[in-house]
Parts: sequence; C-alpha cells; structure tokens
Amino acid sequence: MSTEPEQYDVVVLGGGPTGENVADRTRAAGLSTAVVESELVGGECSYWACMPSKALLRPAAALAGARAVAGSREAVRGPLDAAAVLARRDSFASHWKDDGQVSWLESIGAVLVRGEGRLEGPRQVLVRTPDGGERRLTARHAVALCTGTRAVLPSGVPGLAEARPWTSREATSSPTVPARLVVVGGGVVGVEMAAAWQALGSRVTLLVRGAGLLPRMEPFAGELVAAGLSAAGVDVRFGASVTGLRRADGVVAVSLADGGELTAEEVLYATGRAPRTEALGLASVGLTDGDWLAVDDSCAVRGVDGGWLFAVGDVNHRALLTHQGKYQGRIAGAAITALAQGRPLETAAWGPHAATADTAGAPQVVFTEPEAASVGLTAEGARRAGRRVRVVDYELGSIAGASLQADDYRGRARIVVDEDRGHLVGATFVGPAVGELLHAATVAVVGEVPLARLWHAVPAYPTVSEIWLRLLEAYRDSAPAE
Ligand SMILES: Cc1cc2nc3c(=O)[nH]c(=O)nc-3n(C[C@H](O)[C@H](O)[C@H](O)COP(=O)(O)OP(=O)(O)OC[C@H]3O[C@@H](n4cnc5c(N)ncnc54)[C@H](O)[C@@H]3O)c2cc1C
Ligand SMILES: NC(=O)c1ccc[n+]([C@@H]2O[C@H](COP(=O)([O-])OP(=O)(O)OC[C@H]3O[C@@H](n4cnc5c(N)ncnc54)[C@H](O)[C@@H]3O)[C@@H](O)[C@H]2O)c1
Repeated sequence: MSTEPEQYDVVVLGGGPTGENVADRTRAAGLSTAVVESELVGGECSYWACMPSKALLRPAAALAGARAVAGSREAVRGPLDAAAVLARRDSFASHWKDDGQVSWLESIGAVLVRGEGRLEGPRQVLVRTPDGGERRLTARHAVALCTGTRAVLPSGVPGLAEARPWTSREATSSPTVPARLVVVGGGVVGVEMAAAWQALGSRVTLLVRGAGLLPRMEPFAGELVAAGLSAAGVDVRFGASVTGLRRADGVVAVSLADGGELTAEEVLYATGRAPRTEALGLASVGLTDGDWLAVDDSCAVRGVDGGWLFAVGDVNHRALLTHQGKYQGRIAGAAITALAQGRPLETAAWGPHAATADTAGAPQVVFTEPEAASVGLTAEGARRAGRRVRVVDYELGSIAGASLQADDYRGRARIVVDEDRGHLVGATFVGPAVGELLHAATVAVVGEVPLARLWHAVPAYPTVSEIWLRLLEAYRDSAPAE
C-alpha cells in the first residue's frame, strides 16, 4: 500500500481490448507499461458484449442454417437446447474470470495494476486499489485512457430504476431464459439480444421509438432484419414509447404511450452508451468530467498540450467497435512510441499514425438472422459528405452460391461508388452468413481499388461472393450519376 510514485514510460487506464493493444505495441517497442484495470482484464467485449452475445447467437444461426436446406431440415428434431447454449456462452465468457488475459499481459511484460485509476494532473495517475489502498503512477511519456463505455438508461421514465431493467450486461450473462422479455431500443444491442433470447425460448417484444431498426446502416438492412425478427416470432413494434414501468411479483408491467401495456419477466434497455469518464480526473488536466474524449486521428486528446494524453477505443466515440478500438490501439501505441523515440508523427490519411479507417472504412456485422454487414459510407452518408455517388443494388438470392446455401435465400447487397474517384466508398450485405463476405468489401474500400481492377478479382464459382461480379455488371449497365 505505497503512496510513493511508481515510474513507467506508459500508463494505460482500462485493460479492455483497446488498452491491451496499446500495451502490446508500447511493450513491443521496449517501453515499460502499466495497465490499470478496475474490473476484469479483457473489458466489456470479453465478458458482457461481443463474445457472450455471439456465443448466444451462433447456435440460432446454425439451427436456421440446417432448417434452410431440404435434407438437413428433416434432421432437425427440436428447438435449441437452452441450457447447453448458456453453458457454451459461459465458457466463451471464461466464466467471468480473467486469468487467461492476465497471463497474456504478463507474457508481454506489462505490469497489471488492479484498481480504479484517475488522472491527478499531467502524467500523474492515482489508483484506488481493491484493498482500499492507493498507488501513484507517473508516466514518463504517455497516459492512454481506454476506459470504454457503460449502458445508458433514459432519465424521467417513472418506475424504471425500481423495475431493475436488464442492460447489455444482464442480457449477455443471464443464467436463465426469461419466459417473456421486452427489449427497448432498435440499435445493434436491441436487435441482437431480441434475436438471441427469442431463439432461446423467450417471447420477445421489441419496442422501437422510431420507424426503423439499425439507423446507422442502409435502410434496407433494418427492414430485412425486422422481417427476420418477425419471422422468428419477435413482436416488433415501431413508434412505441415506454411511459412507465412497475415491477411486482416477479413481473414487470410496461406502460406504452399508445395506452397499451405489456407484461414480462424482464425488460432490457438497449438505449445506447455513455463514456466511463465521470471519475477519471479529467478536470485536473483542463477537460470536463463525464465527456466523450475528442481526439485527433492519432488518438491524442484535443485541448491537452504536450502530446502525452491519448484516448483510445469506445471512450473517444469515433467507432464503438472492438476491432476499431484495437486498430486505434495499434495506431496510438505506434504514435506514443514514435514520440518517445523523438520521431515525428506521420498523420497523413492512411499513414502509420492516423486511424483513417474509423471514418472511411469501418466494418460492422450485426449477427441477427439474416446478418447485416456494412463497411464505409451509406448512400445517404456519402451524399451528405458531398460525394457524387452511384448506388447499385442486387438481390443476393439470385446468386447460384446463395441458392445452394439456403433453399429460399433472401438478401440484398449494395455498393456505393464514388463516380469521381472510380472506387467503392461503401458496401452493405444483408442475408444469412454474409458477415464473411464483408472483408473483401473492406479491402476494396480501404484499398480504394479501382472498379476497372475489381473486374479482375474473379469470385470462385459457385460461392456467394459471385455477388461481386453481379454488382459490377449492374454498375456497368446502369446510368452514371448526375
Ligand atoms: C452487447 C454488446 C455486444 C457487442 N458486440 C460487439 C461485436 O460483436 N463486435 C464489436 O466489434 N463490438 C461489439 N460491441 C462493442 C464492444 O464491446 C466495444 O466496442 C469494446 O468493448 C470497446 O473496447 P474498449 O477497450 O474501448 O472498452 P471496454 O471493453 O469497455 O474496456 C474498458 C475497460 O476499462 C476499465 N475501466 C473503466 N474505467 C476504469 C478506471 N477508472 N480505472 C481502471 N479501469 C477502468 C473497464 O473495467 C474495462 O475493463 C458490443 C457491445 C455490446 C454492449
Ligand atoms: N455486432 C456488433 O458489432 C455490435 C453489437 C452490439 C453493440 N455494438 C456496438 O455497441 C454500441 C452500442 O450499441 P447500442 O445498441 O447500445 O446503442 P445504439 O446507439 O446503436 O442504439 C441505441 C438505440 O436506442 C434508441 N434509443 C435511445 N434512447 C431511447 C429511449 N429513451 N427509448 C427508446 N429508444 C431509445 C436509439 O434511437 C438507438 O436506435 C453501438 O455503437 C454498436 O456499434 C456492436
């Protein structure tokens, strides 16, 4: 329980996927690095987000895949074995123990400091340890804030706190299947968790205040995912707002603005995220406690002099995705290393110290049935950014590989082509198992591969990837953008 400052080259606050990647890069460059973690090394993603949620969803996709093909359909004898799915989920969440990730941190030579860290002025970090003690850490070169986000509950909804709603944490870790589940919010967490729990046997109602799902994707993605959820038995309601909740006798009564009422064993609020910055000591370095941390492309925090403070991953609000946080971690780690070695940063677009892909080519897969996968800009986003684009759509079910994959394959693909630059700036695929199609599109967008060259990237027959050929043909035969 020492209060003597410990000196490190780099101090990382938050040992989620982002913080781990910063530490990996700074350790690889020989910089001494401490990682401060208040809960579990591995962060939200490993225990209450990506891994457990995908472990809940994968069996439903496997079952749907078997049911979609004559021959294997007849071999399906019943519903999912929920107990087996939950046990497999527990194993993917490492039973909420972080020994494996702690061993990895040790293997790269980083020092793990358990406790809650906060800034106490430039380069100074105070850690409150679980035993009630304090440790003071000083960073010679950089502090990286990688503290992620937490779920947000709306304010002013009567009875919400007393109803003890699920957030993403309970939705990904529940040991039992509620008989009925109301899900509030039509973003990614809402649709994925509605799909998972319906497949596990809950009767799910999804309440969406707007007119569509997945508002950050092309509109057809939300439409096809809504159709898939409805076909699976989810009661999807648009324009639906909750006016109050009441929990009694193990059941929550949910009152709706249209005068209706729903009852369910659990209610999940999937209504967005807030940064974990309210107790980070931001005011001690001239920033505002509780804010998202605005950064430049190398993830250096704006408004802080001296190039010592970085904010990486969800907490900077650039792209709330594990793979983008890890990418930023690699880039910020390289930037911290360059500065520590007295080298200038190379921050031009697509340079080694610029997280350009966050805005130009971040991929995302929504693991519902059908899946929705997108990269880069939507058609509307590209037009809003002032680009002259041509948009080409194609029905995935018309591809030979897709009809082999499922007897009644339904899905759609879209590419958004920048007419002045002659390459893709966005692509979206919706359909069963399209997530694995996405990386080709990411390479095309990030590599700015000219369409003329894409004609030479021949998709193997009969794979679903033949969609690429059909999209190119449809582009060739369509009218140029105005
Ligand atoms: C239900 C759900 C499913 C998701 N599924 C996917 C998916 O399939 N694919 C995908 O790419 N993304 C997914 N995401 C998003 C993904 O979880 C995040 O983008 C990712 O976890 C961000 O990583 P991070 O390291 O920035 O933050 P986090 O993972 O949140 O890690 C931050 C860490 O910092 C620690 N911490 C916080 N404050 C302090 C402090 N003061 N001192 C010390 N430690 C502190 C926390 O304990 C935590 O361990 C999902 C999110 C949710 C909610
Ligand atoms: N497969 C994946 O990649 C994956 C899975 C889950 C989460 N994530 C990431 O995690 C982040 C958080 O996801 P999320 O779904 O929690 O947030 P989100 O911001 O994507 O969606 C929240 C939704 O809730 C709605 N909402 C907000 N307040 C509301 C209210 N009071 N009543 C009703 N609806 C309300 C919003 O309109 C929005 O549609 C996302 O940015 C996403 O990228 C990714």
